[in-house]
Amino acid sequence: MSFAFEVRGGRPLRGEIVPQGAKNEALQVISAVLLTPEKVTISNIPDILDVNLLIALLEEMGVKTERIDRHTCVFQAADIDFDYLQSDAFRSKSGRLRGSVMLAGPLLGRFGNAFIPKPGGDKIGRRRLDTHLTGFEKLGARFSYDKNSSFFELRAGKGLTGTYMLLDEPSVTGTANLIMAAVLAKGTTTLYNAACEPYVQQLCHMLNAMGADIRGISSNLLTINGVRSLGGCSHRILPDMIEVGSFIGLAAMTQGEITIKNAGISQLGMIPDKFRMLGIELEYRGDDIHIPAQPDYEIQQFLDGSILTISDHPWPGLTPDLLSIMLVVAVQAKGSVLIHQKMFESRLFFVDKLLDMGAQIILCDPHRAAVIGLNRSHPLRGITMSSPDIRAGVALLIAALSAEGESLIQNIEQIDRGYQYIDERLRQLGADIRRV
Ligand SMILES: CC(=O)N[C@H]1[C@@H](OP(=O)(O)OP(=O)(O)OC[C@H]2O[C@@H](n3ccc(=O)[nH]c3=O)[C@H](O)[C@@H]2O)O[C@H](CO)[C@@H](O)[C@@H]1O
Ligand SMILES: C=C(OP(=O)(O)O)C(=O)O
Repeated sequence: MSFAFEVRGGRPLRGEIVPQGAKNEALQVISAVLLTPEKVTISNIPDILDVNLLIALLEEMGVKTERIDRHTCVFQAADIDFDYLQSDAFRSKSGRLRGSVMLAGPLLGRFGNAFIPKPGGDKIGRRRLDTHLTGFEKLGARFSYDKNSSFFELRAGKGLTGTYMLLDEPSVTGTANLIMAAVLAKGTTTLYNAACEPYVQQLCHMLNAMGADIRGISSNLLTINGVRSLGGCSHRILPDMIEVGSFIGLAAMTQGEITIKNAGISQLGMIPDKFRMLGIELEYRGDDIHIPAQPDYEIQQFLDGSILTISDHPWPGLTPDLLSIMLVVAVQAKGSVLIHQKMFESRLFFVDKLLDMGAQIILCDPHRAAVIGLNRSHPLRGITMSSPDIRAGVALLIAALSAEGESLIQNIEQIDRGYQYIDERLRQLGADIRRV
């Protein structure tokens, strides 16, 4: 098992790269296989730690899986072992990823009973489950929490019944969980203030292909008419928009020239425009994005001449998962930008490492960092650092690849959670990176 990346930076990266299937969509649609005893085939599954852990959890709870190839799998959830769902093994494995929380909605919807151990995922601030649990309650479930085992148990009693729900926030995994619980409920569920990321849209399309009746897909008002049962289907996962954004940042920061193949441009929302506001040129070639070599790039200002702010917002706003990448790209730009991470409280602390590398950043508070671009006046210096979370990890990796000298990035399990064979793929672009 490897724990660190050794990187010698300063080489412009060049060539073509294909984004993996989307991690956050994979976690939703793979959980949804629990809704039917029939076979569900899912393709373009990313071969990453979080997704492989979720598949292992399903197998251990009794779901039959057949790998057709590295990225395609047939799932069949004919029988579920409910004893396993209360075991230490389930608790400890679930605790390694955030996505495991989405096993609850389909189990509750189909079997009337579910268990949620404290989920894992990035340690980037408080990550509450209120939207999930309050929503399940509104559908008629009761929950109890056992402090000793840290398990929530959910019971549907006489089954779930559709209702109107105004979610307290458009939680991505919360919306997915409630949709999966509601598709088999009696009557109609209306979800207002629902999340509508492409991940959620894809889940809804897959469920409709299985026989569900979900309307309003891609909006924040979903109407779900419950059906008696769902059948099998085939589903293909979209390209990972966070990988696409990461590769745009990688090209700009290393002054490279990269073509991102089959980027799924129509599903990227405002991501490309936000990179353009940082001064990065992007060319669309069919569904590919070409980032030409740029010796420098200049951050735009707002129309009134004031300093640009880039902040996150629920979809169709900018995803919070790309702010760390945008922050690192701004380090070598001409001009200044305020990065405002509204959703998470502890996601910007990694800027300390960028400061050690020679960046000019002021961390105003846990949510806001002002980046004063170096405009290539000097390169960053390679250092030893640890990856605090998945996106900060990749942001630091991009910084290291652009830096002068050698960097050691520790705790790369964080990066492996969400980026498939990243060292191998970066080497194909000319990077000097080794797992040690
Ligand atoms: C497995 C998975 O899919 N993970 C994604 C999912 O996590 P996850 O579904 O856990 O995130 P949520 O959408 O529930 O919310 C994330 C955080 O943002 C806060 N919040 C949310 C909505 C809002 O309008 N205002 C607000 O402040 C929440 O209180 C919470 O602290 O969505 C996040 C937000 O896009 C992404 O970063 C994660 O990559
Ligand atoms: C925060 C993320 O992941 P998770 O929700 O799985 O921790 C992410 O993908 O950026």
